Amino acid sequence: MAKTALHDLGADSGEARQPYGRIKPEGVDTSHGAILYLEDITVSFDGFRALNKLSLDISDGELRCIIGPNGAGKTTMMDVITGKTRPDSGTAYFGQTLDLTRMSEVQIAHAGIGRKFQRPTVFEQHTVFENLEMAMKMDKRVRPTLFFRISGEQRDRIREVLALIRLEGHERRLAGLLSHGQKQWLEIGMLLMQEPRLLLLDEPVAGMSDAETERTAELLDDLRGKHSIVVVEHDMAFVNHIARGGKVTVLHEGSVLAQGSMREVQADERVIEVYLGR
Ligand SMILES: Nc1ncnc2c1ncn2[C@@H]1O[C@H](COP(=O)(O)OP(=O)(O)OP(=O)(O)O)[C@@H](O)[C@H]1O
Repeated sequence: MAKTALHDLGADSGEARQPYGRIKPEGVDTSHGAILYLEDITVSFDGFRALNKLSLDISDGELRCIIGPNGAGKTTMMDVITGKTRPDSGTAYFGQTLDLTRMSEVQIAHAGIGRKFQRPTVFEQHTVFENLEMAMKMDKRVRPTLFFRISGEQRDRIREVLALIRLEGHERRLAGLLSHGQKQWLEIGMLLMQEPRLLLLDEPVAGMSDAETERTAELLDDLRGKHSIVVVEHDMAFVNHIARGGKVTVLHEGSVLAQGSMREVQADERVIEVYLGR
């Protein structure tokens, strides 16, 4: 019986708890330091180049912010990484060996790339706990034959993720009754249940209150280094906060216009002209 009742959450399974963020090494070869390589990616829609020879790589464990004006190609880039859109030309690799342009969306998700869309898509008629449980059950790597041992681990993981996404104490609430920000966190939690190596977050703080935005920055800080994370966001204060001196990439007209620390890109004349100075 798939028993992960709420009261079990408080129970100590007695099993040795692994620290959150354990990396599953199998599958993705990051021996050269990068988890994602995009090279010369072009995507055209009716002759219009949404991506124009886009080249970008993300280091394993990096948190990279991607900014750029409307229509710069940010969503199209995410679509290429997740297999939703096939590029006309160019290469896209997950680690050294996994050619994303030859994999289906499902294969890419199973290989360890999780994407959160701008609008939360939680199961509103189910509780917070059930949402996390369902997300875990969709993880094909969990072997049902080891059920009882897995059950203890599952409880631990749900407990860890509930704490991470700031929803401890809300596990019995229907997801539909959560605030917009809480739904966003729950969706991030659902992705985390599958332990993705690379998390893609599309405008995670859009529509959030200031307090929720701040808590989302804290959440990303907690995830920093445990997953590679790509954040597409328009909220510059938020980007400035989470980039923390790390690399920010500015997209414009389908390619990289500038890349560097937030301070560097904000001082870049081309960036000021096309975007920040508007
Ligand atoms: N399916 C499509 N058919 C035609 N044009 C498209 C399609 N998808 C995107 N485009 C165009 O490609 C360009 C890049 O769009 P994209 O959504 O990737 O930009 P974006 O940087 O994510 O913008 P925003 O910040 O507004 O979300 C835009 O001009 C858009 O109109």
